[in-house]
Amino acid sequence: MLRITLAQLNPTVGDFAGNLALMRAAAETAQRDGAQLVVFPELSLTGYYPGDLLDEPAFLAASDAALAELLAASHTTPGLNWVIGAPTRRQGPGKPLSNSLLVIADGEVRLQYAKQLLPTYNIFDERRHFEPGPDNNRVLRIGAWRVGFLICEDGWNDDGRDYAVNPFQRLAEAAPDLVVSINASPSNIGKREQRHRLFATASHRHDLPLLYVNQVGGQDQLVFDGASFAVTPQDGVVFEARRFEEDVRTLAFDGARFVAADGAALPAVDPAGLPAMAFYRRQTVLGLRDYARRCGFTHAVIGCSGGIDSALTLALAAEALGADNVTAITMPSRFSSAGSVDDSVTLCRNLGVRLIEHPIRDMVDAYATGFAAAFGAPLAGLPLENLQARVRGTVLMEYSNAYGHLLLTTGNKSEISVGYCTLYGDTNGGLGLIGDLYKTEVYALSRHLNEAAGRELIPAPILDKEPSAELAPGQRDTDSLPPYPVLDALLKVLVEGPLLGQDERAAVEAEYARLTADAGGQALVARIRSLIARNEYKRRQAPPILRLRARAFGSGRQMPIAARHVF
Ligand SMILES: Nc1ncnc2c1ncn2[C@@H]1O[C@H](COP(=O)(O)OP(=O)(O)OC[C@H]2O[C@@H]([n+]3cccc(C(=O)O)c3)[C@H](O)[C@@H]2O)[C@@H](O)[C@H]1O
Ligand SMILES: Nc1ncnc2c1ncn2[C@@H]1O[C@H](COP(=O)(O)OP(=O)(O)OP(=O)(O)O)[C@@H](O)[C@H]1O
Ligand SMILES: NC(=O)CC[C@H](N)C(=O)O
Repeated sequence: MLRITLAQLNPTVGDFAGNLALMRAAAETAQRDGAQLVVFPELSLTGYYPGDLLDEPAFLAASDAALAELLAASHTTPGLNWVIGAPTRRQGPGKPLSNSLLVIADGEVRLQYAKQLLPTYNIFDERRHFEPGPDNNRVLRIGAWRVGFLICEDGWNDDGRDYAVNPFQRLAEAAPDLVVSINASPSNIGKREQRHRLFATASHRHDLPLLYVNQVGGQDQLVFDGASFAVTPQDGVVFEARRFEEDVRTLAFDGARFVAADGAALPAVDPAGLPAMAFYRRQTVLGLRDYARRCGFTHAVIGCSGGIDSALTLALAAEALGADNVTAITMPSRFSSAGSVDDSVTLCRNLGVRLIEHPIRDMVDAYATGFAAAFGAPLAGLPLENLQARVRGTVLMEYSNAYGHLLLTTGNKSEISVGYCTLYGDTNGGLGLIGDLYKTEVYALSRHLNEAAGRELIPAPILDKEPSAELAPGQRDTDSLPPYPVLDALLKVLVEGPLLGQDERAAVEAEYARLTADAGGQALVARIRSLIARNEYKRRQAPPILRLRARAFGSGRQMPIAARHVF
């Protein structure tokens, strides 16, 4: 039997001491469990992804020092092979670094392998820092077993199509007994199932069992879901580690089957995973928790309008940080409905969150008076509407400055797409929780939270009221935008296109075709396309949002601002 410990850890980028401590603790568990192998995620020493820190000499020196410390630490676990990920230096033309996998035991590097396929698309930019590795030997004998190694993207060219470089195929030709893949695979809706499909098929095609170890945790926009797994050629995915949590688990492999460390059969893996709304909730909660923890925040503040976006943001923040650590501020203006305060009171009572009232009417009036006095014209229309949003944004930032709370912005993907938000107003904030959820999904997730709680967290009047910015008398979102079910169906195709998830693609494309069948629909699409394009400048200045879907705004969609568009 080959005993292998999967160390699904949550490293922090650049925290070498912290990451080493996590790795040492997992290695001790491996040793206690009698494992010959402990497997850590890709770039586990540095955390994924260090970005341009990889260009900084001090960072690389610290990484080298951590690697030396790790080599020394491996003496404390005699006979244990540590499979780690780290940047390593290289000579010759091209980038000076490789994204490497090292197998370390008893103070020695037993194998060093450089990642061949460097993802440089969507949110990935590895070619910016690393040079692809050669197609070299990456099989190591461990006891009676020949183990072959891959690094994350290396496995993704084995989808049955022809590629110039297919490291999985090449590894299969070396006929190891087992493939071990180290990964930093960010999560989005459908990603876990995509990994399962890809690796179960490849395992079957090459008749090779495989162990896939992923990182877990939030890193800026990205959330890694863990969900490390084992696959066999006959049975597909036979084991899955915890999702959205660290998990250090030892499995035993007998050449064909995986069993638990104590020899017991492994529990069955649910192919369906989490329903969409449960997924969004888990991913967002982990993303905020880690973002806050890593940036040194314990508290968050949110402007509470009595609308659905701020309500959902508050509910998710209360879950992630604890209700006592979240403050809501209601800021009624001349145009606010009575419900905006009353519904906010009910919401915050349901959530156990503190609500503070800070009216803005006098401040808005003072600005309007100053404007008229200085510029000789009354402040009216859109500038007055935006002023209210900006006064609110300023009050929220004052509170954040004074009390050290992280300001969470509340924009959703529908309005961020078309620029239905005020720059330096409601776009203020450090992080957006729901910026990758369409408005229709904002409602669905809110209902899901109520159902999951078994009581009303988000009050029915907030779920039922018509969306309104309440910046002008009787204003409704539908004055400026098509109804959200229509807008969202169009946006899913226009923003996400080929990256739309397999599960929803057919339905969304059918709806898109129906909506654009006549001249009116085509004119609407042209208008929406133009709004998306023209509002790139707002998105470029907006706070980062947690990525939930395959194509999220941010580094996953890099568009020029000053461009002419051909539609
Ligand atoms: N290409 C470019 N590069 C850099 N800056 C550019 C720019 N084009 C315009 N700008 C600047 O942007 C300004 C216009 O942007 P901005 O000031 O935001 O204002 P604007 O986009 O004109 O108006 C905000 C819109 O969002 C709606 N809104 C506001 C607040 C909340 C909600 C809601 O329900 O969530 C909706 C509101 O009803 C209105 O339709 C221009 O005055 C100019 O300074
Ligand atoms: N009266 C208010 N008091 C406090 N904050 C407000 C108020 N009105 C707006 N905000 C803040 O500005 C954000 C944008 O709100 P707005 O009502 O304009 O549109 P929205 O996108 O429909 O959001 P929501 O569904 O939360 O109302 C809100 O989510 C909230 O954070
Ligand atoms: N770190 C990587 O190589 C990640 C790329 C890979 N296709 C994934 O998202 O899982």
